[in-house]
Amino acid sequence: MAYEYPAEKLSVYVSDDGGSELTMFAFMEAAKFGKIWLPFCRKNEITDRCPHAYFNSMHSLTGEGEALQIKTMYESMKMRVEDVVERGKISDEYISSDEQREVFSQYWAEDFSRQNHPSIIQVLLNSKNEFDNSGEEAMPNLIYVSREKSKTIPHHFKAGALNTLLRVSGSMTNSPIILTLDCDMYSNDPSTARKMLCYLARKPEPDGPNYAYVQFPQRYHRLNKADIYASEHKRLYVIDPIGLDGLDGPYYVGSGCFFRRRAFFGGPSSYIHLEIPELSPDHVVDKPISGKEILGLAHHVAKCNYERESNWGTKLGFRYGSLSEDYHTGYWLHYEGWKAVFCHPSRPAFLGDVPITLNDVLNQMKRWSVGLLEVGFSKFSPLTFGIRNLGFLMGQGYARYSFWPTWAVPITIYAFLPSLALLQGIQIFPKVSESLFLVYAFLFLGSYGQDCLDFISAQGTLQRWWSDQRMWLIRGPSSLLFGIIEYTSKCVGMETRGFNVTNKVMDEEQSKRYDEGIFEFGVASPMFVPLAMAAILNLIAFLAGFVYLLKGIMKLDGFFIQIFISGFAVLNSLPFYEAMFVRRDKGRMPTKTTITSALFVGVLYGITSFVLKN
Ligand SMILES: O=c1ccn([C@@H]2O[C@H](COP(=O)(O)OP(=O)(O)O[C@H]3O[C@H](CO)[C@@H](O)[C@H](O)[C@H]3O)[C@@H](O)[C@H]2O)c(=O)[nH]1
Ligand SMILES: [Mn+2]
Repeated sequence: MAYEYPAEKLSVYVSDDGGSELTMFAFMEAAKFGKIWLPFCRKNEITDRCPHAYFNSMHSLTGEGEALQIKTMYESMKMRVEDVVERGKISDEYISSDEQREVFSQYWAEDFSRQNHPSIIQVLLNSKNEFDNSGEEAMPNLIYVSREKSKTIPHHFKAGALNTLLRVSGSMTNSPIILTLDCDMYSNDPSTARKMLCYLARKPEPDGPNYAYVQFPQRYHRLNKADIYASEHKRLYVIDPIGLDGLDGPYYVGSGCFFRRRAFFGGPSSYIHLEIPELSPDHVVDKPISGKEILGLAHHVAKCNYERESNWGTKLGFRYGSLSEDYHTGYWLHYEGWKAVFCHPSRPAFLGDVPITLNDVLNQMKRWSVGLLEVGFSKFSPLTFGIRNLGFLMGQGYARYSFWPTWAVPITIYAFLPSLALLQGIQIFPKVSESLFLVYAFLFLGSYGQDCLDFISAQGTLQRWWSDQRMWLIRGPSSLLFGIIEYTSKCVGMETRGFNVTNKVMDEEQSKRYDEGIFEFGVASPMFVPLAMAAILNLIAFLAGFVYLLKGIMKLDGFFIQIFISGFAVLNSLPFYEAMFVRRDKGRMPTKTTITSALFVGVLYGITSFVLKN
């Protein structure tokens, strides 16, 4: 809302798939506070326009008196919202008018549930008749939307929510440019909208490129120093998009992306006509947004059976069929002939939160894996259909990610096979004295060297690079492997969980440990088992290898690579040993998981011995 942009041309739509009156209450409060905050930002040319960020940073508050006064208002608003959330209901004292009371009782009736409720569309600020406290500038439109839900009709998770927003915003304001922003991100630079216009305001072909979207990288605040879970995703969000920018443009990564509305309705030269002409991208809305007619249409298009037997999700809007709806949608837009562009200003345009426990991180990555495989193994696989239609390089660019989960196979093999063989005294790699050894050494040093160089030259630190390569190894036998399993069970018709929303609740103790750079296990996640197994097995193999060498049972010449791999695994598993054997805090590895893993290692060893003997 606080963008440096004509306010009467801005409309903010909040999509609440949780359908919570607490969320609506919070936005009502935000709307009130906005009337004070927006003119304050404008007058003082503030760049940190997220009040939370502004008041938390060390700014010497400009215009002291006023800033302090606003800070107090902000704090009291925050307190009201937190209090309401804590109690789980809006107490009477916080309701400021009968009108407000009516809104709540109108929508949240007795039989209201998250999975089953009518659509809610509430104009919280109307640009036409609401001004900020200075009385000079209009406020942007602020509209709360919670689409209709029914237990029997599939809602397509985030993609479904976005398509509802596309239609609702289309029927109410229909602006030609749309920003999608996740609920865990905020705008960090008021000039972003104008930067984006440098691209989207250009004339389309033949005068300029047909840009469907401008993608800003996802960047995060509050990462710990070493970024232990490699949540920065430097390769995905920064390094690769720069490369793709030299071709047809970056992937869409779900948040911080400005779209041309027109791009959701067919390719640049193949416009798809809509069932309701009012929704078409060139329609100009000239009726009041709080009027019966407009609201009626908005409610109509937010219905859960509205999309039945329509092109929504296949040819129109955000695409269904993949849990990575972002990647999937970008892929289709590129296929239709649209281009995209990457914009990476040094001041982050948006900042987001990262998951702070290993389980959350691995679950998020597992969902991505399932989503990517859904595209990779579809009829429209980037490897075949993609390369044919997008060209060799763009097709490869997309294939690289859709098949990314298959890294699970080599990584898992490397996690177990060399150490199991070592324990059995079986040599599986060339000797150091053989010339083939040089190939192995070259490949290892070469790929690790290049990876490190890429990372550092994208303003990374050595410490974060180490975390990044460690997470790459950790993901293999956990997220990616479980992702493959979940995808396979989905293919054979087994029920899966769908879009498991990333945890947004911050536990104080967990936050503290995260800030100190300590891994958070805590829960008995099945994904920890293969990881703990690999950690235990490699430690045993590494120690056994040394003993064998000292006793002369083995020669270093033949077993160097295997001992090296075990040692490398041990080095990468240090946080696991600590969590299993040393730590006593709540974030340690649950004893149950440690014991299970140790037992499995025993079984694995037993099986290999048995197979080899026979
Ligand atoms: O049924 C749903 C599920 C999710 N969301 C929204 O989707 C967004 C992303 O969800 P989150 O749980 O934060 O997922 P992340 O794993 O953090 O999201 C990453 O991965 C997603 C694809 O899996 C992308 O869409 C996101 O932009 C990207 O940040 C949030 O704003 C949610 O409110 C819905 O509206 N409805
Ligand atoms: Mn998120």
